[in-house]
Amino acid sequence: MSGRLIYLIGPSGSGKDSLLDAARERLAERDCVIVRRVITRSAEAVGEDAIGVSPAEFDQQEAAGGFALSWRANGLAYGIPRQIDDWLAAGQDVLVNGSRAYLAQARQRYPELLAILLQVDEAALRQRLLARGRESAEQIEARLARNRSFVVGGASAATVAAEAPPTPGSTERLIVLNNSGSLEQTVTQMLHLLSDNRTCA
Ligand SMILES: Nc1ncnc2c1ncn2[C@@H]1O[C@H](COP(=O)(O)OP(=O)(O)OP(=O)(O)O)[C@@H](O)[C@H]1O
Ligand SMILES: O=P(O)(O)OC[C@H]1O[C@H](OP(=O)(O)O)[C@H](O)[C@@H]1O
Repeated sequence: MSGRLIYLIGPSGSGKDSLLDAARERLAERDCVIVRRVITRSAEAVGEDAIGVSPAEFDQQEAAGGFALSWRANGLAYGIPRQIDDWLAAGQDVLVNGSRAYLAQARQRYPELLAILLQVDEAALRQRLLARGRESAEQIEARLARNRSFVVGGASAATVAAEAPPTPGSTERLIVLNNSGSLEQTVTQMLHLLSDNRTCA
């Protein structure tokens, strides 16, 4: 039996990395793998435990078929190693920190993927990005502008959030998870919704 891909998306600063970090051990207990991304971000940059590569190295790995999924955003390139296909084939569920802009392509390759949209209002996003201190003020404004103009499935992210059923276990194609409260609350909600969708259960 093959595993399922869980594709976590949301605006920059919504807390995707924090959520994955906080849930890491509990997900491992459920035999759910969190993917380490390949990113053209310097290794010293604050943030997730990614594999930092130069743009040339990234292009080389991409051309050699090293990535199951890859995309460009925020002036960076992101790759999900091809190895996830082995894990999925072995029946393991796999969780990736994805891109909203790349959702349709990801679905083409993994039609059964479970998409989770992490949602936080703009004021909180700005405050969290500033507090994180990884990007300059200008880069932060660019990320907020990207979020404002964002479209998921023909509607703005905010519209999708309003329309999608708030309850865990939704059969909608995009499940919205709010991270305006404490991180621990969000971890608990995510674990419930994964169980309800019979993934990482
Ligand atoms: N529930 C929360 N309450 C308060 N602060 C939070 C919460 N979740 C995350 N944060 C903080 O918000 C900041 C942004 O979180 P994080 O880096 O995880 O976001 P992200 O979605 O992974 O962003 P990016 O896509 O840019 O990598 C971090 O400094 C983190 O500590
Ligand atoms: O805006 P969208 O397309 O959803 O996402 C673009 C990319 O930006 C963020 O990465 P980071 O902030 O550089 O870690 C996301 O994780 C994603 O990979």
